[in-house]
Amino acid sequence: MKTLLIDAGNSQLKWAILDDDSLLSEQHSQSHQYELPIEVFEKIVSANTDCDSVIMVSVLGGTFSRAANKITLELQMKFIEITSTNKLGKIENGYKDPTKLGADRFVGILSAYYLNNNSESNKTACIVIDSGTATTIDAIDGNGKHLGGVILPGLKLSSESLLQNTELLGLWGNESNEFTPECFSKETTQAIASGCLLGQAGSIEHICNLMEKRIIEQDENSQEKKQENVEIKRVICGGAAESLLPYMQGEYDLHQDLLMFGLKVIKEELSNNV
Ligand SMILES: Nc1ncnc2c1ncn2[C@@H]1O[C@H](COP(=O)(O)OP(=O)(O)O)[C@@H](O)[C@H]1O
Ligand SMILES: CC(C)(COP(=O)(O)O)[C@@H](O)C(=O)NCCC(=O)O
Ligand SMILES: [K+]
Repeated sequence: MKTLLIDAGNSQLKWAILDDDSLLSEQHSQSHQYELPIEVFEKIVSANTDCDSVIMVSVLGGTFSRAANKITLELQMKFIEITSTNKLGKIENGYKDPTKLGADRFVGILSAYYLNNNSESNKTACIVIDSGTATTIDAIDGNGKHLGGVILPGLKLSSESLLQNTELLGLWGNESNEFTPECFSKETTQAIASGCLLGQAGSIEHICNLMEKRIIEQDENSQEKKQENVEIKRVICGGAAESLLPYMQGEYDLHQDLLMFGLKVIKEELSNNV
C-alpha cells in the first residue's frame, strides 16, 4: 500500500508518495501563508486517500499534530509522526536534550548521512543546510554522530525584519525571480535584498568552512582513525537554496526532497525493527 510522506515547515507543507515498490514520487509543496497549516494538511491528505498511512515530520507544534492525527483517523489512515530521539538507525542525536532538536533537522541529517553512506565501509561526514523559514546548518561525523549545528534567520525572514513594507515581500516569493544582488546597490530595497542574499550565502559558506575544519581536527585526534583523509559532503535543501547557491563557492549537493528521502529511510528502519 502507498504511504503519504509529509514535511510540515513554518512556511510550507511538502509531500510525496511512497509506493508499494518503495519508489518516491516527485515532491510537491504548498505555502500556508494565506491558509491555516491544518487546512492545507487536510486538503493534501483528502486528495491522497489511496494511501493507507501518513508519515509526518513537523515543526508546527502539538496542536497541529493532534489535529493532523484526528483528520487521518477520520479518513481511516494510519498516522505516524517522526520526532527527534537519541538514536535512530545509524544516527545519534548530538543535542543535550535530543527531543529539543527540530524534527526536520533530525530527519535531514539522517537523510544526508544515509545518502552518502550506503555501504558498510563508507564513513562520510556531512554538513546539512536547510534554508527554509530559518536556515539551519548541522554536522554529522563519519560514524553517524550528530555534532550539533546552528540556526540563523532565513533569507525572507532576515530581509522582512529589516524592511517592514510589502515591496520586498514579492522579492522572495515562491516563484523563482530574476533578482541579481549588487554589492554597490544604490537604492534601499535592492541594498537590503542584496545584503541579505550575499550575507546569507557568505554566512553559510563561512559556517560550513568552520565546521569542516572542526571535523578534520576531530578526525586527526581520533584514536580509531582508519582513513587517510576524512570525506565531508555538503548537502543543501530548502526554499532559498537555489537563490543562494550561485553566490556560494564551495561544492554543495542540492537535494530538494532530502526530507522525503529521510522519511522513506525511517519507514524502512522502523519496519526492520518490528
Ligand atoms: N525564489 C526564492 N528565493 C528565495 N527564497 C525563497 C524563494 N522561494 C521561496 N523562498 C523562501 O523559502 C522559504 C520556504 O522554504 P521551505 O524550505 O519550504 O521552508 P519551511 O520548511 O520553513 O516551510 C520561504 O521563507 C520562502 O520565502
Ligand atoms: C529551527 C526551526 C525553526 C527550522 O524550521 P523551518 O525553517 O524548517 O520551518 C525548526 O527546526 C525548529 O523549530 N527547531 C527546534 C529548535 C532546535 O532545533 O533547536
Ligand atoms: K529550515
